[in-house]
Amino acid sequence: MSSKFMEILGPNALNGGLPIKGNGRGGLCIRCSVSLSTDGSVTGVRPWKTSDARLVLEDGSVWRAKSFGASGTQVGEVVFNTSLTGYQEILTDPSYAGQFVLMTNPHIGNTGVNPVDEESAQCFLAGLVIKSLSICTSNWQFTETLENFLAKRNIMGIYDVDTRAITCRLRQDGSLIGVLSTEVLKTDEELLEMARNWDIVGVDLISSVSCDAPYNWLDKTDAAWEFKATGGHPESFHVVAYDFGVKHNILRRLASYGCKITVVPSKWPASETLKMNPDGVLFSNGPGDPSAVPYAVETVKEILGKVPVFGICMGHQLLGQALGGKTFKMKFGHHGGNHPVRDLRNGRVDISSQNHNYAVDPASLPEGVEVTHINLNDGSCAGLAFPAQKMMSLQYHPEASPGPHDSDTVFKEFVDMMKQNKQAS
Ligand SMILES: NC(=O)CC[C@H](N)C(=O)O
Repeated sequence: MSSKFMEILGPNALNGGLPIKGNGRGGLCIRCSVSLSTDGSVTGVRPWKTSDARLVLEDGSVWRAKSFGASGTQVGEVVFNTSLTGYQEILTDPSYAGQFVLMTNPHIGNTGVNPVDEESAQCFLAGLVIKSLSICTSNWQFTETLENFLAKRNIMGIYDVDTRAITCRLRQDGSLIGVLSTEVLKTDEELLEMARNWDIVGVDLISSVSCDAPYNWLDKTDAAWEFKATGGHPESFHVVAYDFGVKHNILRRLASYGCKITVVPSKWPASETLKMNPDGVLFSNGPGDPSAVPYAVETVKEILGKVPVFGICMGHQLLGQALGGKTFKMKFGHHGGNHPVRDLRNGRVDISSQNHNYAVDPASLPEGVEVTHINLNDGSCAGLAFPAQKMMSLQYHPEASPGPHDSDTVFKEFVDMMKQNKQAS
């Protein structure tokens, strides 16, 4: 970006003519490393980047792109996410372990990253695939550019690739394994072989994203962001939360609804959980194939029926299996912040946040288990209840982050279930 250009368009040219807002740090043109001080002066320039990365899919297609973040070679399953916002929450959602997330929204990076939108302390995904990496980062709470964030966390990203064409292919053929590489010495054939020799099915991914030891979770949703009066909580319920890759906002929402939470690792014995005498148990979201973690299904089986339980996403799938049902891999899954689901008990439709590739087959479930929610895009099972076993579960993300808050009331349903159970015992 020449200073002449800056003169013609003025100091805010890189920000679409808008003032560069916020924290007095000025702005950053992350693609060409032009940085703007608060008075708009240019402090550094480098040439526009040319393609230096390849994404090779298992179907043999090769997609040339420009890299950002980390460099190297990485294999993973490519999934597309239709959320318009919330890329930082998506990048830090442990359920994306082993996957490349392709954002269908073409413009990513404009708000940078900040310390408060993290859904976990690490990034576990294989990489990020986007169309356009925002030229400017400008947000009132940003502390870092997306590019620096990914580089520091050793996560590869690519931009200037035809994300629409890749999405069409995934919709047609289903999720595909891909290899992303910036290494020029690796041939397309080598990368293709790598993609074809790798699989995500049958792999236990939850044990590598879970915590190592139990801990207490105290944080509630920050008052400035509390969108729902969760009511006073004269009573407080103790919830043991199994961390299969838990998103922090699940824990924040439970804390906001007055729960005291003990987070435990994925392999924490059911007997130890029951010794804690909890009012309820949460089985969290988590990455990968629910059929690859029989030990977790056993844990769920041992707890089911003894205390009220709530499963979210992976937790829902494990409950489905613990009840004797089957899970299956969907063609390309659901990933986005705009999926309509219907609560079959009252007809209410919520717009929901979703991230899953597997689903429970309702036909495989025993009598007494009620399908409470369906995904209106494809009719798949989106929620279950089995009152006799004090169980409820959702295939999607009521905690949002990112996504709509429509389904937040289910946290209250869980609290009410714990309350009723306590009163009855
Ligand atoms: N968000 C999640 O818990 C994902 C569940 C599961 N790993 C799937 O892909 O279906």
